[in-house]
Amino acid sequence: MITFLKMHGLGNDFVILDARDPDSGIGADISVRAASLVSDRRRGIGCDQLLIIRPSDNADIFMQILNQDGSVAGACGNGTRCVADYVMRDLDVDQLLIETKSTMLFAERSRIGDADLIAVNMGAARLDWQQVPLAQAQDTLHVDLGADAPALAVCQSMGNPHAVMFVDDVAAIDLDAIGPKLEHADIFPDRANISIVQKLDDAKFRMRVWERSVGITQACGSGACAVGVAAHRRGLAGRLSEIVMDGGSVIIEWRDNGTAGGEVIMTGPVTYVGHGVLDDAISALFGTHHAKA
Ligand SMILES: N[C@H](CCC[C@H](N)C(=O)O)C(=O)O
Repeated sequence: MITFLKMHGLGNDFVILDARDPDSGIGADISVRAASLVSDRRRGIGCDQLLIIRPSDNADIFMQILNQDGSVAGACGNGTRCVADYVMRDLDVDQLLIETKSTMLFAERSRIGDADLIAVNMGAARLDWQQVPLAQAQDTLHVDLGADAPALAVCQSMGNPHAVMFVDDVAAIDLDAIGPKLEHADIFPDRANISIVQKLDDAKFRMRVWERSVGITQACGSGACAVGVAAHRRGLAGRLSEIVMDGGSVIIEWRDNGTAGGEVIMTGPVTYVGHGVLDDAISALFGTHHAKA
């Protein structure tokens, strides 16, 4: 029987499976079928992403990120905060090194006012067209996504691809309509997460997001990182911004550490919802399941 934990970061929600114990019943490879079933909001537990915690030789843990459709993602900011809080409590530590398929992340406890938060160093912003990736060489600061785009996009990767468009009024944009078209634009060989952003003041932005493989989510941590980076790249903000999403705000700091991509620190809350046990039939989809004796 596989146990699961349900958490969210500003309404971006996750099913978390802990595969650190060799007897967890969770195999090395997670099938699209297993991930999409657990993520299904009617036939499964329901989540935007499925996060698997595994042992790592290079960090405290390895975190595997699977979107609702079973596709693998290279970054998940809100999910990283949730997994970090869970594992730090488990290990009784206040800092954690997390390896993902694209990056090494550093998480630690933080506070703003009386709010207990998690700060994650999400690593460098990758600014070059091949890093996003884009299909051909071009300036990633002004990318034309075609007639469906409300503005030229700022494209960068946080370990996953992000396109950010600055508009006068996010409420006036039909993200449900343009999101899937832009996610699948030919310029994105790996598709992309799509954010529309309205500047509220010199250090505050309102963002809405169409997530790759998921659709509109209430928040996207790596997307908020991309927005903080894009705002500074376009000269719209300094290096510290509050990003206000449908589900709430995170603080993004794009630190200059002497490298082109710097390092992006995302600080925000986590919420525990509950935990439970997957039915045997679903558990069996996760590989090395020990049949009942
Ligand atoms: N849909 C994203 C992964 C999850 C990102 C989001 N949940 C976050 O908090 O960063 C992608 O395919 O790149």
